[in-house]
Amino acid sequence: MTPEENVIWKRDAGIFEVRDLPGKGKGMVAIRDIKQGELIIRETPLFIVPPQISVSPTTLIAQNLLRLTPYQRSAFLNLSYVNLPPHVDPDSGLEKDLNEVALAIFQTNAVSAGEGVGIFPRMARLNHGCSRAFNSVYSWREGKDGQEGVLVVHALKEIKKGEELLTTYMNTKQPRTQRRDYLNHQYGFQCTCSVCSLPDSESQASDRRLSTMSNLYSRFSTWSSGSISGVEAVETVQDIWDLGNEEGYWSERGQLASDAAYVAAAHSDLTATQEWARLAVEWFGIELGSDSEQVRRIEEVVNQPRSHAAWGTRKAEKVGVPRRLLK
Ligand SMILES: C[S@@+](CC[C@H](N)C(=O)[O-])C[C@H]1O[C@@H](n2cnc3c(N)ncnc32)[C@H](O)[C@@H]1O
Repeated sequence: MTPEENVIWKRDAGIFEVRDLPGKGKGMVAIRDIKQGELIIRETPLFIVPPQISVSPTTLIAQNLLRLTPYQRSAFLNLSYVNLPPHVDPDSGLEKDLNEVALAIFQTNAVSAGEGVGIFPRMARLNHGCSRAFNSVYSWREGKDGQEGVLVVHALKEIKKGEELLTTYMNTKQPRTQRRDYLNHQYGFQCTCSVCSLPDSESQASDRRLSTMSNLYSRFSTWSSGSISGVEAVETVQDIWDLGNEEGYWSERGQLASDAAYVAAAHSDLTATQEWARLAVEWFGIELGSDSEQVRRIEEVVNQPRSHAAWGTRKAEKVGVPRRLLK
């Protein structure tokens, strides 16, 4: 372990532990209460695979492994995998089989990192939860001035000591059967998270909320072509927000509030632009970190709403502030 890896390991060791969890392989468990918005992991990639590659995926992963230190290589090879082709024997010791195992590890654990997909062996121990069950969110920060990019994981919700840290592997605003099919096919497990385990009637109610949220997102997107007014667009955002409260689905709220601020700015509604931007600062801060680029940019809108790139690009309209301010 390098000195930097040692420092990181010690920091994590105060927040969570990687444990064997029944039916899930390993997973991450909080060893103290974690506050909403707290940074849980900050991790540079072992390697990133770009979107376009010129050799086979197996060769590319094998080449990347050769560049790692022995500690990093064993961190990679310790990760779990699913969907190994049936003709491959992981214990044969043959290079061709080991390369196939390495590819399966990559496919089971890689997450998006800018334009590519990368391997982050500490965050790779995060298991999946749907809708209200996931409490941790990862995001990629591009490196600046020649610095390497970094993946950060923040607590979306307060996490109590002893609770499992869960992220989400997919867009979970889909019905239970579709979520289960995808997770089974892609990640080889039957999801039994707290949402997937709901009794049928409650599960159906949750599915209805999630698909309504999805439909509302589609409706909101029609504002850009002028199909709905600014007021209707912002009301749609508010409806998504309220359904999210009912469902316990809090992810993507920074972007949602920032999109409402965009609509408000386009219609020259100063107060609404500022208030939606304030809400975006709050939720980008929770999900992506108060030191994120997204927070920095939307803070500028709070301070100078008229400087928004969309300012005044549509006919003036009072679109409405977040409903929480009206109570
Ligand atoms: C990125 S890894 C997560 C860490 C993994 N559990 C381990 O032992 O290293 C993804 C794999 O974890 C398992 N997994 C993730 N979420 C799960 C869940 N909610 N229930 C059961 N297994 C899960 C599946 O085998 C999946 O292919």
